[in-house]
Amino acid sequence: MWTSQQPGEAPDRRPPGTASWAGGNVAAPAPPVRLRATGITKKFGRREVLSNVNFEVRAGEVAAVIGSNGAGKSTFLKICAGLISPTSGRVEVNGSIGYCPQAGGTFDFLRPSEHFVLFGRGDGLNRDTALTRGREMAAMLGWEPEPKVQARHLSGGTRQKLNVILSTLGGHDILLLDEPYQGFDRGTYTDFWEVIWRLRDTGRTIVVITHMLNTMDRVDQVLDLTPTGSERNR
Ligand SMILES: Nc1ncnc2c1ncn2[C@@H]1O[C@H](COP(=O)(O)OP(=O)(O)OP(=O)(O)O)[C@@H](O)[C@H]1O
Repeated sequence: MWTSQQPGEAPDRRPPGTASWAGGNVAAPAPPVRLRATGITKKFGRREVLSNVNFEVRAGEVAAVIGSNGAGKSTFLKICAGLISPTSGRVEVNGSIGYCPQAGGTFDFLRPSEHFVLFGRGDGLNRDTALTRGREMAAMLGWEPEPKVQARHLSGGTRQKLNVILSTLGGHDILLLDEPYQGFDRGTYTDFWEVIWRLRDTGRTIVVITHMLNTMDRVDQVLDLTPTGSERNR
C-alpha cells in the first residue's frame, strides 16, 4: 500500500505473463518503486539543510546516501522514515519500513534476547519467532549473543550489530540504515554486505548512509547530498 498519494505509474500494457510480444524482445517490467522522495527541502530555522532532493528506489535495489558531514544525510533518512517532516516536498512509501538509527536504538539494561523480543513484538512477531530471527541474524554477522550480558556491557561494534539486527527483525520491505557499520571489524563489515545482498535478492529495498567510498561498487545507485556551489553557504 502506498502511504501517501500515489502519482500513478505508467500501466504495463503487455499481455500478462509474456516476456516478449509483437515479435520483439521486451525487457522484463521494472520492479515496483518502494520509496520516492520528491522535491524534499528541509530548513532548521532559517538554515536550509536539504534543497529540492529527488530520489527513487525500487524493490531489489540497494542505494547509498553519501555527502560531507552535515550535508543532511541523517535528516533525509529520518524524513524518509517519517520521523520528521520536510519543510516542503513529499515522500511516498510503498511497503513497510525498518529503520536503523545512527546512534541509540538499544537499551542499556536489556539483554540482546530481550531486545529481540521487545522489537520483534513491536513488529508483530511472537516471542519465539523474534528470538529465532534475532539469533539467525546475529549468526549471519558472526555473533553469538551471550544470554546474560546487558547491552551496556557489549562492545561498541557488537552493540551496533544489535542495532542493525533490530531493524531487520520485522522483515520489512524497505530498510533505512544510518551509517550501520560503525565499529564493525573487517569480517563483520564483509558479513554485513553479504546480509544486505541476500536481502536485496529477496526483493527488499535497502538505503544505506555511508562514508565508505569503497561501498560504491556494492550498490545499485548513489544519492550524493554534498552541497554544490551556492548551496555551500546555506
Ligand atoms: N533537530 C535539529 N535542529 C537543528 N539543526 C539540526 C537538527 N538536526 C540536524 N540539524 C543540523 O542539520 C545539519 C545536517 O545534519 P545531519 O545529521 O542530517 O547531517 P549528516 O549529513 O547526517 O552528517 P554526518 O555525516 O556528520 O552524520 C547539521 O548542521 C545539523 O546540525
